[in-house]
Order: sequence, then structure tokens, then C-alpha cells
Amino acid sequence: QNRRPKNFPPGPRPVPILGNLLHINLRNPVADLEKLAKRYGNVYSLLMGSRPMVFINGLQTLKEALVNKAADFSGRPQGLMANHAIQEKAPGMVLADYNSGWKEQRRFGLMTLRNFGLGKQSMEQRILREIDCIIKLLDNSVGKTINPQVLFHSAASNIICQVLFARRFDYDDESIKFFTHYVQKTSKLMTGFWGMIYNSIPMVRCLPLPFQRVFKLFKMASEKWSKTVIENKKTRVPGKPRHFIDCYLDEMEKRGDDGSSFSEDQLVVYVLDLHFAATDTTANTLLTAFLYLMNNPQIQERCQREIDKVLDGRDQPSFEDRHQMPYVQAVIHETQRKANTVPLSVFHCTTRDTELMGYSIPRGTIIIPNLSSVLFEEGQWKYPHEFNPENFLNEKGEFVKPEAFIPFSAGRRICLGETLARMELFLVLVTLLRKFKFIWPEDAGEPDFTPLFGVTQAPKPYRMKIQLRGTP
Ligand code: HEM
Repeated sequence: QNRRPKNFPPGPRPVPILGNLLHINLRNPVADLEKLAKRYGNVYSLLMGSRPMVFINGLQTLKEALVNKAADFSGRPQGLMANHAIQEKAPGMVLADYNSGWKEQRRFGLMTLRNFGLGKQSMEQRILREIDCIIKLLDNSVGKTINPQVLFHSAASNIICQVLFARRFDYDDESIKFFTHYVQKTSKLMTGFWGMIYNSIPMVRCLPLPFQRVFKLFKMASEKWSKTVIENKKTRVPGKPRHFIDCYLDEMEKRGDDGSSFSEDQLVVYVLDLHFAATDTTANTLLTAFLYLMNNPQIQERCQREIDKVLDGRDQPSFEDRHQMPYVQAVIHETQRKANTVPLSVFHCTTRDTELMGYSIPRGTIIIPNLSSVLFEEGQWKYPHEFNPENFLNEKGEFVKPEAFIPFSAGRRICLGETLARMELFLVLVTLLRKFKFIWPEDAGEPDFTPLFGVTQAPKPYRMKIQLRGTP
């Protein structure tokens, strides 16, 4: 697994035991990774302890690996902290290796989310119901200044809970506090300093260091999901699914003992994965959107004018309205680009000995698709470094999506929840901007747009002032 052929991608000279850990700032490696790409090119390598990792930068290289050579580059590394924490009894979805079991589960997941969604519009209804709760809370905060972090995390968690088992929690409920806390805490620990130490130096793994908290939190989360599945079975009517869990149990029954990858253990890891993947990502993108909208009031107002015109007297927006709202669409996409929510994607792994841009890469090598390097790549964007919706508008003011827009990654492992996420971002932003004006508080000082690094990046905590539109 750790062998490196002669023309393996280049990189700085490693030291024993630590490999190249000292070459990057483990708390935020983004700037160091950029420097390494300048020095070694779009494909370079580092050793995490003794395990080689290959970083892939730039649109052309990412496409070559993830799309053109998808079968070679769509694996997931095993034996890392995240695998040990989450995949105790079954592979789940996000970290499952590339094999027939993953394909079966992924096909089922996509189909189930689709049938709940666009066709029957029930996904949209679930999202709009949660938005009503956000509005109630904001109504009570008119004229005040709030920190929106808990609000958006709770709302994102509730929307995926509605999809998974048709339940939501009040924002001060202990369950939702646990869920949002564990998602944020574990994602920080897994990618940060302690995650790297755990992954690089196996001999420290059983020491009482901060990473042990990750295992405890995942165990608690897994027990909660397991209980949810068991309780759900008591009220379930076979053949009449109310949500994702019911659909999965129906599928399990349909398949019987056919030796497939469907099992109750797999269901528990699957729902844990979906909840985890859906919460921080969507919430942090929304937080980024409001940070930029408050600090660009002319952009906020232009969105509001477009929304007023398209919705006219209607009660609620629908996802279909996006086709009439090119400017809002451009703002949402530009937000996703600048938010750069999952900067290094989820790690991939080679499934066989392969080649990329003339370099040899053996089977089992960790592959890190650097999405940031594409989202800000010079030559791909009109304004690569500034927040500017013009990046997504042509000269006629129509919405266009450049190929380098890959916040959901690309290829066979592309985000499974892309449609749900896009629906959430659109409906939340349109509904809230229609009703409220969001103001950067006078005493908040200069905004800091630099995100906090993590498997999912978040803006630094901020406060926002809420006003009803039309009031001074
Ligand atoms: C703005 C919100 C979101 C962003 C930016 C985002 C981004 C990503 C990225 C970059 C990946 C890794 C793809 C790869 O390995 O190449 C991913 C995977 C995944 N996402 Fe999302 N995601 C978002 C929301 C969601 C939501 C709402 C769900 C839930 C339905 C979800 C479920 C998943 C799953 C299950 C995977 C793993 C897919 C696989 O391994 O086959 N994501 N996402």
C-alpha cells in the first residue's frame, strides 16, 4: 500500500515517522498546499506518516482523474480515523469503497431522494415547512441583532431529518443540540491537527488524546440513529413508505436474503452519513450567503427586486422559479464558489495501479481532489478572487454555469445530495430575502471573509441585524 514507483508525483522530502507533516500547517493547510502546487505542479505528493497522498489541482487534472478515469479514482481510503469512527458495523455511503455494494446503495439513495423530491414535490414541502419555523424565529428578532449560526444549523439538520424520518425538533430541543454539536465538533477534530496525528502515527491511537472524543460522539450518534430505526419499525406499514427509512426497510424486505448489501446495520450508517453530510455543508453555505449579502447591500436589493417581480402576489416560492431568477441564481452560485464549503472534497483512493498526467500512481494511494484550486482558478473565472455574481452571468444577463463550478465535486462520487442542497439554498434565500432586510451591525467592525478551515469550512461567527423590508 505504501510503495512509490519511480515516477510517482513529486513532493518535498519526507522525514521518518512523520513523513511530510511538518511541511504543512495542520490547522489550516490551504496556503501551504497552494505553494506546493506552484513548486511541484498540478499533481504532487506528500506522505501522511508513511502513507502517500496525491493532491490533484486545477480543472483539467481533476476532470482527467475523477471523470475520464473515474473507475481508477473513485475509491475511498480505509483505515483512517473517519473509517474507525463511523464504519463500525457497515460501510455506509460516504466512506464506502468503490464496489458493487456502494453502487447498489448509491442507486437506491439517488432514486429515493428523487422520488421524494421533484416528482411528488414532497421534498419541497418539507423544506418550506422548516422555512416557516425560521421565519417565526426571525419575526421575533425584528429590530434585534442575532447570531444566525445555531438557527441555520438546526434548520439544515431538521430538513434532512424530515427526509430521513419525517420529524423535526424545536430549535432548543436537546436532540437537535446534540446533533448539531456532534457534527461540528467531529468534523473539526477529524480534519484538524489531531486527525492528522491519528492518521499518520498509528502507535498513538490508543492514547487518551483529544481524538478519542470523536469515537465517543459517533458512538452516541450511532446509538441514537439505531433507536430511531427501531422505533420507526413500530409504526411502519410495509409498502406505504413515509420517508427514507421506510423506503429502505421496504427495499430490504423486497430483496430478502439475496446476498445484497442491504441490511439494518447498513441503514443506520447510511442515515448517519446523510445527516452528517447534509447539515454542516448547507448551514455553512447559508451563513456565507448572508455574510456577503449584508456586506453588499446593492446585491441584496437587486435580488429582492427580482424576487418581488417573479413571485408577484404568490404565497410561496417554488424551486421551478429559479429559471425566472437569473440574478438570484448567480448570487447563490457565487456564494457557493466563495464559500468553498468542502475545500479538499472527501478523500478518494485509487482502485488499481494507474497513471495521471504521466505520473504512476499505485492502487490504494490516497487522492485529494483540491476543489479550491478549481473554484478560484485563474483563467476559469471572470473575477476569480472577488465576490461577483457576474461570474455566472453572460452579457445578456442570463445565468450561465462555468465548467469549473464544482463545489459538489465531479464524477461518480459527486455529492449525492446536490439537488436537495440546491433546493434548500434557493428556497431559504428567496423566502427570507423576500420578507426581511439583513444588515451588517454598525458596531460589528470590518467583516472578515476568511473561512475557518475544516472538512467543511465555515465563516467566522458573526451577527446580523434583522429588519422587515420596507421599514427604515
Ligand atoms: C451545499 C451543500 C453541500 C455541498 C457543498 C456538498 C459537497 C459534497 C462534496 C464535495 C462531496 C464529495 C464528493 C467526492 O467524493 O468527490 C460530497 C459527498 C456527499 N454528499 Fe454532499 N454536499 C452538500 C450537501 C449535501 C446534502 C444536503 C446531502 C444529503 C442528502 C449530501 C450527501 C452527500 C453524500 C451521501 C456524499 C457521498 C457520496 C459518495 O460517496 O458516493 N450532501 N458532498
